[in-house]
Amino acid sequence: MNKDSKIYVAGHRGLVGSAILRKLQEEGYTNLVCKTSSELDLRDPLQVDSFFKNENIDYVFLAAAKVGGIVANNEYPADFIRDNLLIQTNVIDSAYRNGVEKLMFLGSTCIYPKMAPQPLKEEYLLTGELEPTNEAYAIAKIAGIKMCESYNRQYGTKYISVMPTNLYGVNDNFDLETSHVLPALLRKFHEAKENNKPFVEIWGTGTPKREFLYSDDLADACVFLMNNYEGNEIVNIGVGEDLEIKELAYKIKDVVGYEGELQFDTSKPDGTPRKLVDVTKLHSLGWKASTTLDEGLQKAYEGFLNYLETEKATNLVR
Ligand SMILES: NC(=O)C1=CN([C@@H]2O[C@H](COP(=O)(O)OP(=O)(O)OC[C@H]3O[C@@H](n4cnc5c(N)ncnc54)[C@H](OP(=O)(O)O)[C@@H]3O)[C@@H](O)[C@H]2O)C=CC1
Ligand SMILES: C[C@H]1O[C@H](OP(=O)(O)OP(=O)(O)OC[C@H]2O[C@@H](n3cnc4c(=O)[nH]c(N)nc43)[C@H](O)[C@@H]2O)[C@@H](O)[C@@H](O)C1=O
Repeated sequence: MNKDSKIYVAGHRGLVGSAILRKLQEEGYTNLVCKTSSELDLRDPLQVDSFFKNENIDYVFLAAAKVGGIVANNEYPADFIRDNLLIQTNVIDSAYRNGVEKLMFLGSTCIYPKMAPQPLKEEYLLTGELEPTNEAYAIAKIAGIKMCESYNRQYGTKYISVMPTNLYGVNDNFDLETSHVLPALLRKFHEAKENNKPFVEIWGTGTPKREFLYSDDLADACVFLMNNYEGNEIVNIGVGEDLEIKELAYKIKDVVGYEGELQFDTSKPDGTPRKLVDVTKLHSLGWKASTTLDEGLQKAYEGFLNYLETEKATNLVR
């Protein structure tokens, strides 16, 4: 990318898109295009096509998607498969038909089989059955990967697909019904402390293992790969270390300064037992994460406190 290339960050108000936007601005990219979902509904092919026709975009970071935690995915599979297939199909196809030079598709590690060997190597894609709680979302993501690969083969495009591990950071979704575990626990422990609640409810058994990458590190990796990677194969983005949900909960309890107990609600799903990514390929391309989980948790908690202030000031609920 040149500093004046026209770059469209799809999903720029979300966790990932906002981090990519900050990174691009920090690095001096000046020609950035952003649209909210109410200005441009990416599920609508006509709106998407006229946007690409009018804008002459050079590069696309496709970070707009229907995203949610384990329970939201499990309860609304139709919304997850429909919205994601529509958004990515419209954007990828319009990008091709309107001469976009390069596009990055954001997938997720839920594309790997539930019981795949650990750590998850890129080559494990399509080698076994998916985790049922997010199968619909994962199938849409796999379709996105295959669409990029197919356009590259047939039309000679340069579309790359990256598979981030579980993410967290500023601008996360803190809605307890739809969020991922880390922002949910920041909110639950904070509210329990404020209200002197004797315990905090943790979904599932607490034994599944997850890996967490700070969103600014992810954005740094995305900009790096956009500039330095051209292969047709997917690339994992992660830190290469994981921990049990129970251990994560104790860390967050400490960060927040909550003194009560943990209670496990085993009526809620555990999901995949483990999702540790193999980052050998990413490291060999020359990129490594730099924020430790302890540092990231402090920053994410500050981000949550700022979010609460904004929520209070504007009465805005994400
Ligand atoms: N969060 C995570 O842990 C992980 C995320 N990812 C991937 O990263 C990408 C971004 O996720 P994340 O930032 O967490 O998600 P968020 O929910 O934080 O943000 C999603 C963004 O997508 C936009 N969007 C949703 N629907 C539409 C639509 N119909 N038209 C236009 N824009 C739309 C929203 O725009 P607006 O705000 O304007 O409504 C929003 O800003 C996704 O592809 C996700 O699969 C991958 C691995 C883990
Ligand atoms: C990124 C990834 O995110 C999703 O997969 P997931 O990793 O299973 O998502 P999660 O963050 O919601 O949960 C992780 C673990 O944590 C436990 N857990 C405890 N207490 C809370 C809690 O309060 N909220 C949530 N959400 N989970 C909790 C929860 O029971 C589970 O064992 C995919 O659907 C898909 O979207 C995807 O790609």
